[in-house]
Amino acid sequence: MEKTEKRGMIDTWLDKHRSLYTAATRHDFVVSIRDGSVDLSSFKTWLGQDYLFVREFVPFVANVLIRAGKESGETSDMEVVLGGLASLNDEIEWFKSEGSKWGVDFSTVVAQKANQEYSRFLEALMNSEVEYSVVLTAFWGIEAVYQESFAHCLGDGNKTPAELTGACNRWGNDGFRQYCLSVKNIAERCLENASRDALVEAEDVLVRVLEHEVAFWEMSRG
Ligand SMILES: Cc1ncc(CN)c(N)n1
Repeated sequence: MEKTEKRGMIDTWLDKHRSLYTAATRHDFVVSIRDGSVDLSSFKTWLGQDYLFVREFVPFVANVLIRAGKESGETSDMEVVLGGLASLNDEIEWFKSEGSKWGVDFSTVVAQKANQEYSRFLEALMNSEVEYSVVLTAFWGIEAVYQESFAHCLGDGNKTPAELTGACNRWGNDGFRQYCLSVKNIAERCLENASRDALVEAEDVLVRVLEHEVAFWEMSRG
């Protein structure tokens, strides 16, 4: 018998905010990578800005890891988050080698407004008063937007330039998709036991993640 995926709060919220989710995962910048029309100076802007973003994302994920150790009911949750943190280590190395390849000197890149605002949002989520289920919902959203966006660039009929397939594979590969599913399952499990207030906050935080992601693509496109 075919396995049916249990629908939880996140799927309900994605249905409710479908147009925003589509804006975040099918942004013109992403579509331009897929159809090969991408402006390479935009790609370089994205590369420099995302390198800075990832450096801010590491402490956020480290905070999730600490909370997974203390607040998750299942021991495997911590391993999922640890896997994410380990892949961020590879990601930083990958950014550095891409920076040399594209002639982007990260030491001179300054975080633009959309990037600064996204970092401030991450920082606010690290406050211990923010419920764990809310933090996990944000964490899933941040990772899932990249997974869906870059997987789209690798889908059937793509004309993604060969020199950009490395970036697309980084987030569009099946391992990263599985990891996102694991994070989603953890978030859904926590949301099942969350208070009404926490559910309201988690939905709001998910919407804000999607808005920040759209603004990030917009900034990259210039
Ligand atoms: C803006 C942004 N969002 C998400 C990811 C995926 N970690 C990222 N690298 N950059």
